[in-house]
Amino acid sequence: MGVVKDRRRQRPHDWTPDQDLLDQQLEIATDPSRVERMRGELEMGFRALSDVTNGVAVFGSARTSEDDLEYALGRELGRRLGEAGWAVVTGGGPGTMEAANRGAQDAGALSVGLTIDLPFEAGQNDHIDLALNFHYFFTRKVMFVRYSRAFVVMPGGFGTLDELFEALTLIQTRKILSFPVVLVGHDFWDPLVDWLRDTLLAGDKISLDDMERFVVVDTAEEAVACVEETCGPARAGA
Ligand SMILES: C/C(=C\CNc1ncnc2c1ncn2[C@@H]1O[C@H](COP(=O)(O)O)[C@@H](O)[C@H]1O)CO
Repeated sequence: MGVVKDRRRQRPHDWTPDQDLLDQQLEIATDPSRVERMRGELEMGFRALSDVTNGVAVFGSARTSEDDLEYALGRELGRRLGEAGWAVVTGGGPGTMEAANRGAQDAGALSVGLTIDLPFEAGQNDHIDLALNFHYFFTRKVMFVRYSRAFVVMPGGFGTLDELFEALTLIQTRKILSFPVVLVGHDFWDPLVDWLRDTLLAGDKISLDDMERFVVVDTAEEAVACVEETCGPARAGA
């Protein structure tokens, strides 16, 4: 049976290249070239980041404005991590990512941004020393986990929650070990923690151990202390 390939009729006005990959109705002949692209991104990331041995990833909202208290906290966090010898790794975008990168540069520490191609103009922030751009979210996620020794998670939306729950799943399934996940901001995170306990734990969807796979703090100082409690002090040579 033939497959309809008339893309003029099948592509909606907001079509994106990745839509083809997910749409089984469309031809799959271009998939091998995608594999090459995926491989290329992984190789590029492994090469460029191989000497980042003491990264800490900071996640948080792309929408935080510069005059927000959360921006100041993100910047302080980046600075304190940098002063303690950690390289700061973010998604390289605006908001809390920018704040953390900026704080790292304030401290003279290595500031890494793993940016992502998006269907709309998102913008790399101006406070990055080492910038890598990815087409695929999943190749970029490999880099966050491979080249960070801890995740510090500030308030955010879907993107931030995705990054948080990916880490928790990898820890739960023992794909990664001894990996601190620090949530910053009781006001923001406590309702989620309550839901995890009252709904997921109570409904036997997670175990009590899973509730101990993250900690919640309020300050940048506490966040750095939590990272170092598990990881020890940063190794030299960020
Ligand atoms: C939405 C806007 C810009 C998007 N630009 C991004 N650049 C880089 N990384 C991003 C971007 N958006 C999301 N991310 C990743 O997800 C997290 C933030 O997502 P959230 O939904 O805002 O919580 C962040 O940690 C990034 O890794 C302009 O407003």
